[in-house]
Amino acid sequence: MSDQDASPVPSLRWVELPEGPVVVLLDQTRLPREEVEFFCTDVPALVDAIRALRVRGAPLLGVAGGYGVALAAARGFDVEESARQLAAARPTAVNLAWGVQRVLACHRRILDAGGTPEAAARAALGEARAVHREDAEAAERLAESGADLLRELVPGGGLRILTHCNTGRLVSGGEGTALAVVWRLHRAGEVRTLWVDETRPLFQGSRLTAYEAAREGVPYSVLPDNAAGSLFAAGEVDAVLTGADRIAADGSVANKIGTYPLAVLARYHHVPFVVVAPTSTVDLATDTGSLIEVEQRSGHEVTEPVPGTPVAPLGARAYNPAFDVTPPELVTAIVTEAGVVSPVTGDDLADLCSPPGRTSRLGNGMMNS
Ligand SMILES: CSC[C@H]1O[C@H](OP(=O)(O)O)[C@H](O)[C@@H]1O
Repeated sequence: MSDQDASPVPSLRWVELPEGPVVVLLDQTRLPREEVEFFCTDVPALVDAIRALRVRGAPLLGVAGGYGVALAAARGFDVEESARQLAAARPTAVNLAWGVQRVLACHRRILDAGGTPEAAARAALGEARAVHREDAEAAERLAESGADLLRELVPGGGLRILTHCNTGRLVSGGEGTALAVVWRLHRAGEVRTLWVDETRPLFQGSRLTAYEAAREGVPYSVLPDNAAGSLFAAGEVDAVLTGADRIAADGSVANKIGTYPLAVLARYHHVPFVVVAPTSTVDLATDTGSLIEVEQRSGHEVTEPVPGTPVAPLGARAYNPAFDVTPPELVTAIVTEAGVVSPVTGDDLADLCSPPGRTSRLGNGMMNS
């Protein structure tokens, strides 16, 4: 890692170069060893980067998808076909298709109204920037609501929080989702330890969350995923905080593989299991968790997680779903920028899609949106 005191490299930015605009990504596959940016001058490069997890994490995928459409428009590529390819690059995180569709709809509106391709491209870029900005704003509200919720669920400070995968600045236009809550609590002196699941097979916990925690000065320890049970048994976990890739209408939560066992452990040990995600991750069109498409990835990620260093015999087959689905009855609360709901008590996520200003239905109405 380079200088930890320097400002973090933005996870994604739009840059106007003399030869045309580019989408610039902080290449997450190179972290934590080096902070290297990856330049996408066309949509196929961005699609490949999304598939390879150079850019990843549900909210940032929405932002990337939006800028991808803007890139296609600005560079004169086939916008409709580019949008189709971008939306299909990864299937589980609903934000990707959401961001693509939002910017595509804006582009179509201008053309349908008789606007020039140049005007449509400008509008698409404006909409992509709005997606980016709104994600940063949502992250602020997630941090605030999530921190308040944790204080209510686990009073007394000195929190020992277990998290899985990576949900910080790297996945957000702002400070993140679940980790944004941790950063907020840490600045208030309320975090004793952040337990960081290494998150196999690609180590997004030990590579990325630990990298971010070090930057933030949060006391953290990395643990093998299969050590979580003994940590709970030792009474060392006060709360589990994770992000989400898609939340079905019934409150089922698709998140990085290994999340569901944590929710089971949390229930057994009477520890709150809290999911933090923007409303762009809520998919009311998917009724239940069983309908969520779970991305299956190459077995090589399991048998050779570090290229060149096999950890299984040559030719070994592998089971490698990228996500699992936690049923609503195990989810203590879902924190969004629009409010907090408690699936475990049967709260209705559709309430979050009503106009702003509502009061959440968690507990005794203790969380206001
Ligand atoms: C706040 S979303 C982060 C989310 O992204 C992960 O998936 P992936 O790394 O495969 O894009 C994971 O499920 C995290 O919770």
